[in-house]
Amino acid sequence: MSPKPALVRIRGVSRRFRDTVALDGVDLDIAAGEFFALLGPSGCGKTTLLRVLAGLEHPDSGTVTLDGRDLLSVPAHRRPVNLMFQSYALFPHMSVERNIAYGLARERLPRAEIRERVAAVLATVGLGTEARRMPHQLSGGQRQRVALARAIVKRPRLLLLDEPLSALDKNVRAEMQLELKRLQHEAGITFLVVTHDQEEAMSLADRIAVLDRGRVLQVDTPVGLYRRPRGRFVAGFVGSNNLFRGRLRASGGLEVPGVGVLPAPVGAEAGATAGAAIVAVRPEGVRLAAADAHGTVGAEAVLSGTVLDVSFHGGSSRIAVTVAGLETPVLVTTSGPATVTAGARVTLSWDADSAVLIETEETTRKVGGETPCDP
Ligand SMILES: Nc1ncnc2c1ncn2[C@@H]1O[C@H](COP(=O)(O)OP(=O)(O)OP(=O)(O)O)[C@@H](O)[C@H]1O
Repeated sequence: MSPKPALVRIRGVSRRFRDTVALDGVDLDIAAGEFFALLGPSGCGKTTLLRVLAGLEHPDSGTVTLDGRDLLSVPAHRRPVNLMFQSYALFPHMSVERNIAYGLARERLPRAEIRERVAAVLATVGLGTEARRMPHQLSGGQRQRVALARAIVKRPRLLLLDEPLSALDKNVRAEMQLELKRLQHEAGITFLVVTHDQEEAMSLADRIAVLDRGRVLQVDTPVGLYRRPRGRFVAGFVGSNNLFRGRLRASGGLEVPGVGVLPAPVGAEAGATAGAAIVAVRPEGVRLAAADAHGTVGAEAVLSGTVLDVSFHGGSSRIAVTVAGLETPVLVTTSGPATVTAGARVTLSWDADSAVLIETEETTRKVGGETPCDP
């Protein structure tokens, strides 16, 4: 599953709260030194899994080992695991250094060692000159660093971070993402971060597990998840995607009723019986051109439509195009400002290489008739 030997091995972990299945047979391997993210919508079970690892929750079934030893029978306070909560409350009446030293003092470590470790970790998080400040004298980003320092100073084998950056505004957040990666690397601690923000997971993690309704749908690198999403849910949750439903033709292409034949990945031709399938195309894989004066479409055009909306995002623009016969607009990303405005007639095209086969009738059957939400 992972290239390195697993530090944490989770097998068949389930947890139910009355009618709610929070975790449903979760299997995961997390390698030593890895920055691993759990990504999924609200309520998919991310926090419950962290709480199981931290010892704050006991699963109904399943096993968890750390370094090959059973973790579930170890009481929370004896686990080499630290959990940094969503709201990283600091002690308001204690200085930065006392906040950080608190956990070590409770372990009754010698004073000199505490001083040394606190000073080292303050330098690591870049707060050397703020050691004597009180929490209310710090910015949100600095408070976040103190919370991280407090978690790292105890040198856990595994640091669990529950939505660690959610309290920060956008700019500080981007800065702290870089900081978190650097810290993880420097401290050499395995990080398991929980987030519902796919961009954050993609920019932080070495590998990501996508969860939905208590189940792990896919584990992969950020690029792997983006390029080879398995199933509709991951395709729609990790980045934007245009999903086209139709039937694969024996001669190639996806026949979408009322729309026509769209490029499908090479090798995805239907076998003896043409199969229902979903093909995904990323917005950046779609080319857009203005239709000519007569509104006729060019030879390479796959679809023609009308621009519904244009939004500018600095380095790129997002254009939504309504196409007759399709329920949802096709999204197109272009670099820089868009050259078209709402109401313009445009043509869309893409290569078979940009199309990914997400699901066939066969795979739909394999998941036992499960019907993940349409993105
Ligand atoms: N102590 C509890 N009692 C009852 N239901 C619970 C309890 N803890 C969690 N749940 C339910 O279990 C499911 C999973 O919750 P969990 O907090 O793990 O989700 P999450 O993915 O972390 O969500 P969020 O991103 O909103 O924090 C939810 O439906 C939640 O309501």
